Amino acid sequence: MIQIYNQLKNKVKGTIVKNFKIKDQTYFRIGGSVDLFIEPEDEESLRNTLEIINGNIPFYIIGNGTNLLFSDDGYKGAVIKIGNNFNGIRLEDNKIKLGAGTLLSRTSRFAADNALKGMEFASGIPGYVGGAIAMNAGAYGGEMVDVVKKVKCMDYDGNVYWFTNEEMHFSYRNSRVFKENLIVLEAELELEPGNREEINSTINDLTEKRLAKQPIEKPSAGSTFKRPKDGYAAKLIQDAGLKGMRHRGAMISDKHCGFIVNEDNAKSSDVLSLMRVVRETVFNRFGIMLEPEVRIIGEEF
Ligand SMILES: NC(=O)C1=CN([C@@H]2O[C@H](COP(=O)(O)OP(=O)(O)OC[C@H]3O[C@@H](n4cnc5c(N)ncnc54)[C@H](OP(=O)(O)O)[C@@H]3O)[C@@H](O)[C@H]2O)C=CC1
Ligand SMILES: C=C(O[C@H]1[C@H](O)[C@@H](CO)O[C@H](OP(=O)(O)OP(=O)(O)OC[C@H]2O[C@@H](n3ccc(=O)[nH]c3=O)[C@H](O)[C@@H]2O)[C@@H]1NC(C)=O)C(=O)O
Repeated sequence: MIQIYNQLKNKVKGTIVKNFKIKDQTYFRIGGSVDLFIEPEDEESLRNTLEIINGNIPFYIIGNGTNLLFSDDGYKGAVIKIGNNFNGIRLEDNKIKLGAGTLLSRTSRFAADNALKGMEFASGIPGYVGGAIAMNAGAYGGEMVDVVKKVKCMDYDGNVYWFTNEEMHFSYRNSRVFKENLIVLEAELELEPGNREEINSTINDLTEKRLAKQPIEKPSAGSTFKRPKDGYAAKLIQDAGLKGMRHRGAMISDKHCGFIVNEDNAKSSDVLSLMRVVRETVFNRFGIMLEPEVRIIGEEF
C-alpha cells in the first residue's frame, strides 16, 4: 500500500490520504477507515490514479455519499471521490452543461433561474450529478433519464466516451455506469423553456412535501430498499408492523418507513441488523424479497 501511495503522490494532483475516516463523507455518518482516500484534481489525475490502482487494489467511486453504507471495519482499498474538483455548471442555449461533482439541488436551482423546466423533481435530492446519473436518481415522478441528453464517462482503462441518453441504458436506479464500470465526468441536460414562477412554485411544493414526509433532518442514506415490482417498500415495512423499530443506534424512521435513520451513533452492524429484520419479516408476511437501494461497502448483506 505504501508503494501505491508513493506512486500516487508522484503522479496524481489532488487529495490523497492514508487511513482515512470515511464517516464524514457519508450522509449516514457511518463507516470506519479506508486504506486510501483520493480526490483527483482533474480528468488527467483521475486517469493516472486508475493506472496506478486498477488491478492492484480494490477501489470504489463515490460522489456526495448520500446513498452509501460503509462498514465500521472500513474498506481495504481506495475510495475515489468525484466531488468538488469536478463541480461546474453553464448554460448553452437550452442545454445545461454539468460537471459530475455538481450538486443536483444547485442544478435544479440553476435551471429554475434560467426558466428551464424539467429538473424540479431533483431539487431536494442531496446527491451529485455523477451519482445521480449512475443510479438514475428519481423523485416525485421525475428521473434523470427524462432530462439527460448525453454523458461523458471514463472507463477503468482511462478511455473517455460520450454516450447519448439511449446509450446510457437507464432503468430504475440503474444505468450502463454500473454494468460496465464507468465513471461519470460530465453531463449535458436538455430542458424545455418554462415559466420561472411556475417552476419555483413546483420546487417549493416538492420541498414542503419532502420536509413533511421524509426524515431529512436525521442522518440516513435515503430509501433503504428499492421499490419492488408491486407496491412500495415503505408501505410493506409499515404494514409488517416495523415502523419505529430500533436496534441500538439505528431506527426504522417513524416518519417514513422507507428510511433507516442514524438516531444515535449507529454502527453499520446496527443498520444491517434492521435491514435483515425488514427483509425477513416482509418476505414472511408478503412473499416479497426487498432489495437494498443503499450501496453497502465492506459488508455482506
Ligand atoms: N430521491 C431521493 O430523495 C434521494 C436519492 N438519492 C440517491 O442517491 C444517489 C447518490 O448520489 P451521490 O451522493 O452523489 O452518490 P454516492 O456517493 O452516494 O454514490 C452512490 C453510487 O453512485 C456511484 N457513483 C457516484 N459518483 C459516480 C461517478 N461520478 N461516476 C460513476 N459512478 C458514480 C458509485 O457506484 P460504484 O462505485 O459502485 O460505481 C456509488 O456507489 C443519487 O443518485 C440518488 O439516486 C439519495 C438520497 C435521496
Ligand atoms: C429517498 C429516495 O427516493 C424516494 C423519493 O424521494 C420518493 C418521492 O418521490 O419516492 C420514492 O420513495 P417511496 O417509494 O418510499 O415513495 P413515497 O411516495 O414516499 O411512498 C410510497 C408509498 O408508501 C406509503 N408509505 C410511505 C411511508 C411510510 O412510512 N408508510 C407508507 O405506507 C406512502 O403512503 C405511499 O403510498 C423514492 N425511493 C425509491 C426507493 O424509489 C432515495 O432514492 O433515496
